[in-house]
Formats: sequence, C-alpha cells, structure tokens
Amino acid sequence: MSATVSADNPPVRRLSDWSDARLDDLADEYDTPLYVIDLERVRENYARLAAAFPDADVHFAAKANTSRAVLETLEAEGASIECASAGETERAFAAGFEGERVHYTAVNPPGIDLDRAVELAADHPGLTVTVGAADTIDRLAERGYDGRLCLRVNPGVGAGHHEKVRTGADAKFGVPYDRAASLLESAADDFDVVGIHAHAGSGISGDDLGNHRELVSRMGELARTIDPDLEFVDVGGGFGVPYHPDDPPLDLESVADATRDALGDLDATLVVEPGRYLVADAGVLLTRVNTVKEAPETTVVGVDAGMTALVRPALYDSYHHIRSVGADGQAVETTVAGPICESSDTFGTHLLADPTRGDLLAVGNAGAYGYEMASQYNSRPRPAVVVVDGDRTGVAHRRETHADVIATETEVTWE
Ligand SMILES: Cc1ncc(COP(=O)(O)O)c(C=O)c1O
Ligand SMILES: N[C@@H](CCCC[NH3+])C(=O)O
Repeated sequence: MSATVSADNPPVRRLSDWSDARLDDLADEYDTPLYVIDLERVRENYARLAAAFPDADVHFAAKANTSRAVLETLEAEGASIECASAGETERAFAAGFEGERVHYTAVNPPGIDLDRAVELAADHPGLTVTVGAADTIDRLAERGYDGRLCLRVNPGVGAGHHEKVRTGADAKFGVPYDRAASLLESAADDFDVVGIHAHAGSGISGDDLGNHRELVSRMGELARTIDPDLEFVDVGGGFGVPYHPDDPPLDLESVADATRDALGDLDATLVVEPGRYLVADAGVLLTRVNTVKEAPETTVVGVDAGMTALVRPALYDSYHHIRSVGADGQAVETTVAGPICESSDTFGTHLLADPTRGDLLAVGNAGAYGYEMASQYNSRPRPAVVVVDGDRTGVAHRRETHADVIATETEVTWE
C-alpha cells in the first residue's frame, strides 16, 4: 500500500527513531557489519517527494541503492528510474520497470555499455538514453540506434555537500550550455529527441537553493529555444538530507516552489532525479565494537565495519551520526575506527555511552551510497544487507565470504 503524507511521515527519520530491540535482534541473527534498509521508510520518502512535485516525474537515481528489493518497492509506488550504467539499467528492468519509466544516463560510456543499451532499448521500448557528448551521439548512431535521446547539458552551475560531488560546473558532465541547442537540432535528424537534462550535484541544502534555481532557470530558457518541442526537462536530483542530529531537514516545499518558479512556462514535463532523499534515512549500518583503547587525546573504539563497508567519511569527510544501541552510562568522546589499514579508515569523533567491547553501534543515514560504494579492499568481504518491512525481514544481499573475494582470481597460465 502506498504511504501517504501525514503526521506519520515526518521529513526526517533520526537515528534515535530506530528500535534498539529490533536492531539488536537483527545483529544477533545476521551478524555484523550489516546494512538494514527499511522499505516502509523508502515508501514514505517517495510519497513526500512525489507530493511536493505533483506535476513532475520522479526518477529514482538507482546509484544510491540498487538492491532489488528497493527498486521493486519504488517501482510499485509508481516511481520511474535513472540508471548510470548498462548494469544499473539491467537491474531496473529485472525489478519490473517498464521501458518508458527508465532513463539511462551515459557518462563517457564504455562500448560494452552502449552495445547493451541498444539491445535493452530494442527489448524495452520507451527506454531513454541520455548523452553528454557529441561522441556518444555518434557512437549510438554507429550502433544503429535511432530511439529516444536526451541531451545532458553542462549548466555551468554546481551545488552539493562536497566539491567531489558538484557535477553541474564540471566539464566532465554534459555538453556546454551554449552548444546544446544546435547539437540537439542536428541530432533530431537521426534520433527521437525527447528531453534535456542537467544535474547540479549531490547533497543540496537550503544554502544551495540559489544555485538550484539558477540551474532550473537556465534549463527552462534552453527548453524554450529548442526546436523540436521537448517531452521533458530533467533538472537532476541532489536533494539533501540531514546527517547531523542538529541539521534541519530540507524544506522540500520551498525547493519545489523555487523549481516551478524558475522553470517558467513550459509544455514539457518536469523530471527530478532524487537518490539520497529516498533512501538515506531508510538505512543504518550495524557494526560491533571489538577494541576500546585509551589514547592520549581520545578513546579509540575499533569496530568491524570500515571504509570498505561505508566509504563516505573517508572519501568526502562526510559525517554519519553513530549511537550505541541499548547502551547507557557516561558519554565519552571517542574516535570510531575500522579494521582497514589506512588512516582515513575512521568514522570520525562521536560521543558514545560507556564504550565497551561487544557493544553494537548503529551508523545513521547509511541507506544511500553505503553498500553501493562498498569494496573488498584488504580482502575484506562486503557486509550483508537485510530489508525490513513492518515485522518482516529478508536478506537482500548475503554476506560475502573470503571465497567470494577471490572468486574471479585465476591461476596464471603463461603463454
Ligand atoms: C545524473 C545524476 N542524477 C541524480 C543523482 C542523484 O543525486 P542524489 O542522490 O544526491 O539525489 C546523481 C548523483 O549525484 C547524478 O549524478
Ligand atoms: N556518492 C556521493 C553522491 C553521488 C554522486 C554521484 N554523482 C555521496 O555519497 O555523497
């Protein structure tokens, strides 16, 4: 059943809102490190976002969380989907999305991705391929593709929580704004040109609203100058969520108002592509304390999850709130650190109640870009993922083993 927007659907789910007893049971049953994803919270987030953008098509950015259970849940709620590779596109179709609801955004796509995208488009009519370079258009034509095409534009304005995720002004992404109209017009001879796309970046907060507005306004202006008429204007995703307990939630109504206002009059449908907003607070990462060590300036709390399970703190200095599940006692300032042989393998400084070996810790907002960015560095198997839905629990990804880590290795036979 679809979630509705009500008092029971608050804009933020804080780490303290997760039940200690449930988290304890899950860790006991499935071991740690363990990702837990709450599908009902995914539905709530989708319902809130769709209600704020009633006239828009909402495409879930699958890169944030590609677990089949998550994709199926969003498909059932009526979401569309944005995929960053042929692999993600395959997973969208496996989860039941119809071709018309799938956009594949090709970024410097390897040939194997384009080959597969062309096959998928033949099997799933309605698939849209979004391209960000004239080369990609030529390469699609070489493969005989003449289907739905969207052009990614570099809007020259970026936003986001860290410079590494501000794509809007990064030359890697999209064609320069002032070349977009002519490229689209020539592409219309060979393809079904249906839309334009831009994405400012990821983790947009209230402070970034000006940049978001500017991007949307530029896209509206561009759409009005383009012949042929467009079916949609995709202004990307990036809607941020509060990571720190003191951070306020994004005022979605203001973002939606600013978006509509900046877009101006247009027959084309607005498309938004949120990833993080739909899944971040639907997930926690559970990890067990194995070491407590007094150091001169801090207490080091060693845990079984590290940067291989959740890389965001190491990669972007991102803050993820951490609490001790079920523990009480004196709060101590600690440095929570993982088992990886890198100084960057730390989840930062956290106040933890009486840290003790064996404690269970919950790491908040782990539903977006958590498991998706996990690696096997240091020959460390990736964690398991369980999904919960009301009282039900199921395994979405089994825990990897050491055999999985070496599964692709072959004994070298010299030729
Ligand atoms: C093209 C595109 N669309 C959508 C997103 C989703 O971003 P977010 O998860 O911040 O909403 C991204 C990631 O930054 C992206 O690159
Ligand atoms: N992986 C980034 C966001 C997505 C960037 C994709 N363009 C993060 O964890 O914040």
